[in-house]
Amino acid sequence: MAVLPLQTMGGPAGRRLDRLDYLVPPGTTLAPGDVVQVPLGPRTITGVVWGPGEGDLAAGRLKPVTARRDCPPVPEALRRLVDAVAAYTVSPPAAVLRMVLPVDDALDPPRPETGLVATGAAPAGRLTPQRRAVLETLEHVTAEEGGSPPTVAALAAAAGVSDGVVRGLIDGGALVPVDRPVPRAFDLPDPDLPGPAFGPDQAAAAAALVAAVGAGFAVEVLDGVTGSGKTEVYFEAIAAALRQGRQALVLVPEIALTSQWLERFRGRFGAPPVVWHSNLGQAHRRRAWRAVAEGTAPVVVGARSALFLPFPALGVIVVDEEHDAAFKQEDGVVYHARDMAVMRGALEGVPVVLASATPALETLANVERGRYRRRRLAARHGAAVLPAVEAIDMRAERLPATRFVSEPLKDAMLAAKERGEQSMLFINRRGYAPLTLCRACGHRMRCPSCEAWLVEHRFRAGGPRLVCHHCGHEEPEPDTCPACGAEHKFAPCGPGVERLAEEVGSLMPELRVAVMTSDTIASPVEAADLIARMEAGEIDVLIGTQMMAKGYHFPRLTVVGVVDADLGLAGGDLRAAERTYQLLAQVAGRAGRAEHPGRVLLQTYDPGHPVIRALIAGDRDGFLDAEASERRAAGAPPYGRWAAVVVSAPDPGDARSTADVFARALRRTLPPGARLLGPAPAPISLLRGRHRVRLLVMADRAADLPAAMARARDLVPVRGAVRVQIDVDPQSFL
Ligand SMILES: Nc1ncnc2c1ncn2[C@@H]1O[C@H](COP(=O)(O)OP(=O)(O)OP(=O)(O)O)[C@@H](O)[C@H]1O
Ligand SMILES: [Zn+2]
Repeated sequence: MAVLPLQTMGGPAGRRLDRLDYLVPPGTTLAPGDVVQVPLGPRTITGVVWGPGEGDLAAGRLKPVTARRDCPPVPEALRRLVDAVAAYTVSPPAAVLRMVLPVDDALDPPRPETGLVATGAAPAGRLTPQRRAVLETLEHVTAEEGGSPPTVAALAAAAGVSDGVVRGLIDGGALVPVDRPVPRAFDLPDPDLPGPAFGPDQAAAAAALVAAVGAGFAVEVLDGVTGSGKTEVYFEAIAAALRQGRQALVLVPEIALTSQWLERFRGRFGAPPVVWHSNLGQAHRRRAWRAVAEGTAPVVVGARSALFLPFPALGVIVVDEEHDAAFKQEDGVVYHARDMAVMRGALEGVPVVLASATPALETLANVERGRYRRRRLAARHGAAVLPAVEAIDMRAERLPATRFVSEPLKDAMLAAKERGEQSMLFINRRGYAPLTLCRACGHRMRCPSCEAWLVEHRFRAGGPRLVCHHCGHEEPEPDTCPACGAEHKFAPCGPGVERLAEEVGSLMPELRVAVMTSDTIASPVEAADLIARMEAGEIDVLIGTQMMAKGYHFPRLTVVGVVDADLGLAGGDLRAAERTYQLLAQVAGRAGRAEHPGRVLLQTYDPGHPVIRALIAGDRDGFLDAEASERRAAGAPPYGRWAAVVVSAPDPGDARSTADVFARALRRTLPPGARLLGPAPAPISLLRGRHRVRLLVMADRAADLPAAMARARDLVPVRGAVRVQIDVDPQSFL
């Protein structure tokens, strides 16, 4: 039998061996999809039976499979997806298979676990703050687990300490392990609970989606304005799948932030879905993976990695906010979860629903080509109307360089407060200021391992820090300039969320402010807490980055201020205009979603820009038509096909020379008519201590770029610390 192991092997002449042949031990039967342990060199590793032997090795030299793991087989459609994704992204199939089998523990049946209870005795040794935190958390965690004593790992995670601290308390006699019942099954969502009463558009779209479930592969684009009730509509497709005894998968861009979504799901189906993303505890992931494989997890909502879960009976895939760039995985296997979801839908023979108020140009081009069907929701649900969008011409506002909120925006926020309503200020910049400059000599603080400036974060617990937004490097802010020695001369330039919060606090002290960014929200629990305070009206102004832009529904939020509407438009990125339009339309879409009408104020220095004009006129389709014809004329995606190569190495010369060799190889393998740009230093030419060189291939839409890339890669020896990353359909050009 041929087995695809989780690790790739170097074969003869530097060739990569993906699958290896093994003997089936006598008395055993193995079928494709079975998860097995196989010997590989001195080790035993996990793999999946892929099919009949391929005859790479003489029969006499074959080794037998060591063991079969006791878990459901990887379904055929998913095995084909592994091969298809590997081919499309030019990645080793083993790397894709690792995303299918990410939790080794889940490949064996659950073992009875031990949980911890308190003995009541004081621990031997000192009661450190960490130990005290564990003991104080125990009762709470036990209650959260339905009275079941928590495991070491769960308790340690909840108390924010290492497992060792908990073990120390066991050794010290304060905690004692007891048997814990095998985790119970996930609750079953009930499709037959009453759904909401639909208006005519919603009803028509829901009927179309319901009809599609069970009728084979199709892509349904659910294109509805913000607040039109797309979620409720695709819930009906999920209900249809459940009624057919099938599973449903919902992919969302930012899983940590879906407390409202989960509530609505529970409201519709009476039970929560199974949540899947990479930051969940190991115990949850093990249980969830196994339940999906055994078919006892009917609905999964997850981040892009959920796409590779082993559903045996998938009925529908939904990609919510399908335009979102977060669906693109940029390292390891570089793939776009929306596109690969469509691939999986085709292989499974099930419909894929792509939902968005601002669908990607790629998606709309597929609608135009007749490959995807579109269902439109033109109006907001119920009596709600779309907000009025206005520009504030910042050239006329003449604000001092240290102020960022204009008078009209301030007045609108105060008026909202008067009416008992809320506002939101959006700026897509974390930290205090994007730039910190020495006023004596102009020196800027840069990251030691990236080609990037450091960003001041002023309100950190331990005092102000300078942070690199690329690699996470942090250092305290110096008192003296390292270049000229001047003391206390560093000055912030421009606004970040923290600085805005400070300004709002001093301009409008009567407003209660909260900040929502990835720095202030460390966990889903904190996000849910902030959302709950917003819903309860305990916050007047929510200030944040794109993290707060999508999906939220706050009935009392009526004013949205975009502090710097021009921010995303600079730079020549292929999608700069499209992205900015999408982001600002999503932010704007948070205003006036219930009975009170909303107002959106865009602060801009370029009110005539097509993106700003389209937002004001609410003319999405006009904007997209213009954008599409530009792209068509330039042969750019979605009308052409692009692929990028990033070569990186600690030594700039190594990166450059491998990139040169790769470019020569590509000239041999690319289809006629394809253009090759580069090698050239990447815009971020140094990242995490690695020098980066880029190549970009531009070809016809029909060109098979993955195949050309794969052939080129096979021609290029990659030595030492050099890394070559191939990116088909690149989203990022940095
Ligand atoms: N038919 C309905 N009856 C009652 N409430 C509804 C109905 N449809 C939608 N809603 C409610 O209207 C609000 C907006 O719906 P929803 O969030 O699904 O819109 P959306 O189209 O996903 O918006 P966005 O793109 O901005 O996220 C939600 O609170 C939802 O529960
Ligand atoms: Zn850095």
